[in-house]
Amino acid sequence: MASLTYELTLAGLSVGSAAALTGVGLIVTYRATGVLNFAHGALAMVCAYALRQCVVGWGWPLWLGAAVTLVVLAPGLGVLLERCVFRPLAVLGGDPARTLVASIGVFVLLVGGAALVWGPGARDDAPRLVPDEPWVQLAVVLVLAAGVGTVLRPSGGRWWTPGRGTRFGIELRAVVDDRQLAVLGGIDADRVAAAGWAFGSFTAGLTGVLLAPYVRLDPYGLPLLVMEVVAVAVAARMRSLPVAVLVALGLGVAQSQLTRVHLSGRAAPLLEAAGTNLFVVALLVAALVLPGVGARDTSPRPAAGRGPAPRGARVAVGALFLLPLGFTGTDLHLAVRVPALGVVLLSLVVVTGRGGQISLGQAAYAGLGALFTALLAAGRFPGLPRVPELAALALAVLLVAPLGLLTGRPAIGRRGLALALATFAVGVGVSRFVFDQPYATDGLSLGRPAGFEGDRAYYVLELALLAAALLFTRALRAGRTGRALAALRDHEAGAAAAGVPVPSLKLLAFVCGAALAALGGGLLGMGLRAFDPGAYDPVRGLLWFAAVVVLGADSVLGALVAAALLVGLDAGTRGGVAAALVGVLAVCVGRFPGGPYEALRTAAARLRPRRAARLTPLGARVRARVHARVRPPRPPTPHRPAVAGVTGVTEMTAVPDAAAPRGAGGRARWARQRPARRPGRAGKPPARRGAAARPPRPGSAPVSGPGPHPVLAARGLRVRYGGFTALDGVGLDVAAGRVTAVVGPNGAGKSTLFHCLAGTLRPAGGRVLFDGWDVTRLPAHARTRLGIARTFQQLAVFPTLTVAENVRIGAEHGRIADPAAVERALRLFGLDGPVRTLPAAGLPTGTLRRVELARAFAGAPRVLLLDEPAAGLDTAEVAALARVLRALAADGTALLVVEHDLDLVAGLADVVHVMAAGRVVASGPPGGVLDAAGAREVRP
Ligand SMILES: Nc1ncnc2c1ncn2[C@@H]1O[C@H](COP(=O)(O)OP(=O)(O)OP(=O)(O)O)[C@@H](O)[C@H]1O
Repeated sequence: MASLTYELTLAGLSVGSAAALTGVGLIVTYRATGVLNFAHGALAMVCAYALRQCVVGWGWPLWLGAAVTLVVLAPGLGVLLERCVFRPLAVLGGDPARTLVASIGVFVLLVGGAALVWGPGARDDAPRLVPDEPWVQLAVVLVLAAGVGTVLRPSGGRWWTPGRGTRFGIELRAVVDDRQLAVLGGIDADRVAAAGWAFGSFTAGLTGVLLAPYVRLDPYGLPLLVMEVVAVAVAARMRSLPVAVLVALGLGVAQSQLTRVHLSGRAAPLLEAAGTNLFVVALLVAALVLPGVGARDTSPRPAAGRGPAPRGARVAVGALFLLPLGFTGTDLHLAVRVPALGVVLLSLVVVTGRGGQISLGQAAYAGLGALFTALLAAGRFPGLPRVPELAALALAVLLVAPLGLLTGRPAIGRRGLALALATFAVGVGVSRFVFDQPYATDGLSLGRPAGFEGDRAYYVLELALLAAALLFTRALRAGRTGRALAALRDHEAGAAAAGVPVPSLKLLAFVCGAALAALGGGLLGMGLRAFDPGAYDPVRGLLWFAAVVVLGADSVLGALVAAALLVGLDAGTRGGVAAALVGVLAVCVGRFPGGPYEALRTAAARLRPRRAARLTPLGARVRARVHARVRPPRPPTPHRPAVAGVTGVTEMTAVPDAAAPRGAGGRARWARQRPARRPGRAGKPPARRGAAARPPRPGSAPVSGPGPHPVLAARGLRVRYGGFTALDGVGLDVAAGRVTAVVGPNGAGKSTLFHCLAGTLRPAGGRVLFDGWDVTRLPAHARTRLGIARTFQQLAVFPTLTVAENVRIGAEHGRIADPAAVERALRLFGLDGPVRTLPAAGLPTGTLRRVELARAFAGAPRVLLLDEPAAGLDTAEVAALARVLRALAADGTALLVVEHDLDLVAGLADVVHVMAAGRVVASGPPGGVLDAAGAREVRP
């Protein structure tokens, strides 16, 4: 027994060492470049194949093959990736979403390339580099971790003794924190990043050549095996090398020891599977339970195509899908996979393209759809009788849809890298604990529905279901829900501020995505007439995600083309071509973020002026006449009555609208009204579709006192960031019909206070009261629906939506859902000209500030919170802004303005609060307070 324990411990240390190496490599790359390298496992696989090729294929001595693989190839691949893929992205600003897609692209490219070069089959003759005992591997891991830890440490002693650290460690920290600033400071950021990539790749290569002899070497299995141990790096918070090494060794030994545990009872197979897949259990815990990694990912959304595809393309794709009806034999048999895969990829269009949520686990839902269909049709689904195939498919879709919460729930609190990891973990978990287990899939067969057994009939059925899926996707992309999803994708915080219920919308996207994936998976299974677990493994999930993103994540047509490409290329060429092609496109995706149609459109737009320049003078005159006939110039816009809710026009100031074409009536009128004060509006808030009539927290007591109480109030707010107190008992009132301003030097706590009031930050102490009701725990979107609207210091508009759609989102989700509010808001802010139909992307800052204000105004807020509204505006725009804000206040809206422009504050505010070091140090009318506090001191 003792000897068995010893043997198992040694085996566990071997596995743990390889896992520790992976952890060290992932952490080093992450710390050097800010990228969680999804391609780490694929690099390991390529190096393992390369060593085998040198030694087994070409007969080189082992030492020479190892030297070439580990000293030349592995670091060389790292440097190549840095130079060709990740450096251009870093120079463009290092958008985490693009970087993530690129690293998945590299994974897919290497996997496809390896399948192409060495064939998809598994090899069991990988050369053994070190003896079976784990001591050499362990020593290598410990020496590497210690060496790297010393080099990477930004300070040689404790963190508070700067200057004693290695120069490289300090440079590394600087590059990761802010690449551009580091470059300005004289640091060679490219060299630092290249060194990080070279070392990360070296560890990947070492992991691959050490692991390959113990597992089957194949292009799909080995990369996945390596990526399963990413939990080690996540548990170490992508920082601590000792923690990563200890966790890896501990898991390795525990997993090894658990192989001899045999249980009995119904849950025994699952528990035994968990014991032998401890790294996957750790991955699930690390990705779903521990706080998410990748805090720098602020706006991580995959690239989305904009606008519909050209009509010709739609017709061509329609014809492409009808073409197989004329096929026969194996061609038709192969073609039945295309519509099924098309439905699966449509699920990614819903989740990723429209909802902006990264989902690497769609293969799991597709597989569950196929598995449940098979179990139901075979009468093996627990508690349910046998049902016919078509009913089984429908039932499977209904059963899998709620399982979308497996990834939807984590998506509520996670974004970017953390969400990618969570969805990847779910995909791996379902694959390992369900698809790969005999208890779920043993002896399972899957037939086609009665009447659709033949390939042609089945293809027709698939086309009908694909059409239904297209209609469903279209319904989700249109109307109120479609706009809300687009807003969520474009700017999550902005969507919440506009009142969009972000958490439930995310759940909806994942549930609908799971249902569609299950439908497609079930169809795939019926098409193959079998449940094939390999058809739904997590590598497919990565491939499908990359394919949809590169062909325009929000493009239905892109998804259909991707399905045809993936099936067609794999059938017509050597295995791996489709993956390699998708990989190449994915690593380039950062260069054309809007998708292929956007790239084509941009190219066409570039060509257009040249064609115009070639017109003869006569041609130009003819064209001008035709244009004049088709589109006569609009007469100057007459003076319009005041907007409803803002009365008494007394002033009209025209500010040129930078986005509107000259002479086309596109002159902004956003500051023309100076309405008279409307009395008697400071009472109860009008109910928002019955919601506001209900207090947010029925149990909380209203704060009431003598005299008119403020609409919004802060009471003793306290916020701490770690050991630093950002707010220390701050209290203030925001009253109806008044402009309340908060000023103070940088770091005074103004933004923190603003976030507490808006609901994007929960204070550690104190309360936020709305109309006397405690709303401290209410999320941002719920506050907006009560009537607390906000704008952002950094613009938060939805770039893929038009100006009018941006404003409509505010009207649809605000305090009062009033369709007429859109036109009112557009008119008030001078956006009712041609600019209303333009996408917000690319409009000037001044126009976008108006869009944001109009969106907030369209929801009929009772309180408007404005975070540095004058930032980026010119003098005329600031003056116009001041007039509009005064008009809104005069109409009874309570305004809180956090602003650095003291001239604006002096001319606008009724009450000014001066903050310093997390406290309100002075309050009163602007003149007195600003003079007393010293305008120079509060000016940044
Ligand atoms: N997420 C955070 N983690 C740690 N410290 C933070 C965080 N956010 C803000 N701080 C710190 O809290 C303090 C108050 O920050 P805040 O942004 O509220 O100040 P501010 O008055 O709005 O400054 P500015 O005018 O520059 O925006 C600052 O010292 C800032 O460095």
